[in-house]
Amino acid sequence: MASSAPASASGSKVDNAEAFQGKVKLAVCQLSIVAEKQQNIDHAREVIEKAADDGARLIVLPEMWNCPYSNDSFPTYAEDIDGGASPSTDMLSDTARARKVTIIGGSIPERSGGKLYNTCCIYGSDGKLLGKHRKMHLFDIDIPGKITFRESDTLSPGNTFTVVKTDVGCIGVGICYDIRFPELAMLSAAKGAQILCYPGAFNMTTGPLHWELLAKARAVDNQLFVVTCSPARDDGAGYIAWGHSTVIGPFGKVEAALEEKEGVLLLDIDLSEIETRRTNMPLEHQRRHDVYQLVEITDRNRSAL
Ligand SMILES: NC(=O)CCC(=O)C(=O)O
Repeated sequence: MASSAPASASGSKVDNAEAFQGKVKLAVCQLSIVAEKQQNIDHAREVIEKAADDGARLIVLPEMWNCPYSNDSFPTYAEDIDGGASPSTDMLSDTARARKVTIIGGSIPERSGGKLYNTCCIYGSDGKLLGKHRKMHLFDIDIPGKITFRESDTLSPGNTFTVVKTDVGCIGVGICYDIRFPELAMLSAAKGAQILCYPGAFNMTTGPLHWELLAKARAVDNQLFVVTCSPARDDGAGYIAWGHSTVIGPFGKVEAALEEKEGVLLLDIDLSEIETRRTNMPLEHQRRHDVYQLVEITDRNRSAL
């Protein structure tokens, strides 16, 4: 954040003047993950197809859905998405096109330019890649006796915001630990996001206290929908995910939530509620831009810092 450069969030706003405003049937897929990659891909395809058959138009997958969540796995399961060597994202694209659904493709380990990223691909209902979010804030924590994890041992961070216009609304993406940083959510909202999707895999220490709290906070701060999507819990895994995939509305209401087991949340969300809440409580117009500002640092304004 800096206060001297212009507020470039609005400068790079997604043109969402005609963004979809009605009801969207959403499927949040809390998948069980196994060690066999192809089995994860086949299973995800089946779950997506079933959700589409049940009427879902927007389908969300969890963080690292093609591999166990571990620094040992990331390099071996990584795929070259841009290089066209990615069976996991090929499946997402093919299924999005075949079933005419928008897919927020959770995340997989991505190999690119000699580095690894934790990457979410977003596919439109024609199967085209609409955007790619590389986790911006890596999960490096040390809570002695509870949990220590350092994603930065294997992964590199992304540096760009991801807000894409789809035929079911304007969608911003963050991955798991990204949800702890309100700046990402606020800048995504400023760019026009109506739904913030966070594929994530919180743990058994922070999950019970923070997972729903953070999702509610990002929703209420920004008066939009927040979707979190976790892998199902596997008590035998090296890293035990909290589960509890959740959808929060723009007034902080829990629209739907799972517990720890595999399952799919299938629900309608009404994007017109965003406008209602923002009219009732016009936070955006009440911000004190004369006293503070939130600024995206880009190659263009970096030199002004
Ligand atoms: N995969 C992650 O980023 C985990 C984040 C997490 O558990 C947290 O507490 O934050």
